[in-house]
Amino acid sequence: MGLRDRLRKGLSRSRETLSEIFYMGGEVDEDFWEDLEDHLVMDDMGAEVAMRVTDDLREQAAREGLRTARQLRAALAERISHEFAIADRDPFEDLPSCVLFVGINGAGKTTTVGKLAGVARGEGRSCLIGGADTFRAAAIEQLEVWGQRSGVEVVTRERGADPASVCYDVLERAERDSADLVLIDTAGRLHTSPELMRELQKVVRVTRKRATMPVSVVLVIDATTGQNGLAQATEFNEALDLDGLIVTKLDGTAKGGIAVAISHTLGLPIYRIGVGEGIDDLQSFDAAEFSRALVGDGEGE
Ligand SMILES: Nc1nc2c(ncn2[C@@H]2O[C@H](COP(=O)(O)OP(=O)(O)OP(=O)(O)O)[C@@H](O)[C@H]2O)c(=O)[nH]1
Repeated sequence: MGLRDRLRKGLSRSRETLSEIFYMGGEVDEDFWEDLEDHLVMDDMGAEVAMRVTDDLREQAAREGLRTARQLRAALAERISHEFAIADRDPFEDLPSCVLFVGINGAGKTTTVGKLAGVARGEGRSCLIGGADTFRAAAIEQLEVWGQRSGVEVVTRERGADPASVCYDVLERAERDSADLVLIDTAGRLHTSPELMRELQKVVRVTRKRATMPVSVVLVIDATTGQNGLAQATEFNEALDLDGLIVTKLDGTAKGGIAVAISHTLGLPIYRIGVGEGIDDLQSFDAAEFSRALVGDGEGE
C-alpha cells in the first residue's frame, strides 16, 4: 500500500462518521451545521477550531450556494487546510541542521529518527545520529539497530551518562566529519514531570550553545493520543519553545483532528507524518492532502 493510501486508510474512520452527517437527511439545515461542529470536536479538533471552521463554511455555503455533499466536503477540506501553521524552513532539507526530538514515551521518536536517517542516507547526505536517551539501555540498542538499518552512525554514551554530554559529543563529531544533518533522540518523558522537563531544557540549552548550525526542537506526537495531545504539546512548547511537530501513527486508529488542533493553537508547523513502523513509512506533510484524507474531498466518499 502506498504512503498516501495508508494515510487515507488511517483516517477512514473520520471520513466515515462524517459521511453519516452528509447523507442522513440530505438537508443542509440547522441540525446539519450543529452535527458538523460536533463531529469536528469529536474528531479531536478542539471546540474553538471546530466552531470557527463550521461558521466560516456556513457563510461560504450561503455566499456561494454550496448545497451538495460533494461541494460542502471539498470546501470543508479546503477550509481545514488553512488552519495549519506553515513552516518557513524545513530542518531536514535546509542544511546544515541539528534536530532534537522530544516527546512522551512511545510517541515514536526513535523510529522517526531512524526513518529520517534512512531518507538522508538515501539522498547521499552526511548524517549523524545522537543517542541522548541514556536512561534506558534498551533505548541505546534500539537506536543502534536503526543506525544499522539506515547506514548512519550513532554517537552515544553508556547508560546513565549525562544526555547533554551526548549532544556535545555528536556536534563535535559532526564538525570533525563535516556532517550536515544531526538527529538527536532524547528520552521519552511525561510533560507533567518538572524534573525531567528541566533536564530536557538543559539538553536543549547545551545543544544550542555548542552547535555551529541551526538547532530545531521537534515534538514527536502520537496521533492516537487524542485530546491529551494538545496538553502535552502545550507543556513541551512552554518549556522548550518548540520549532515544529512530527505526527506519528496516522496509519492507525487516529482521528487526525488533533494534528489540526495542535498546529493551529500553538502555531507549529508539521514537518513530517508517520504512517507505519517501517523505515520508508514517513511522509512529507501536505496540508491540503491531509485535510482531504481527514474529511474526504467529495470524490468517492
Ligand atoms: N503504526 C505506527 N507505529 C509507529 C509509528 N511510529 C512509531 N511507531 C511504533 O511506536 C512504538 C514506539 O516507538 P518508538 O520509536 O520506540 O518511540 P519513542 O518515542 O522513541 O519511545 P521512548 O524511547 O519510550 O521514549 C514502536 O512500536 C514503533 O514501531 C507510525 O507512524 N505508525
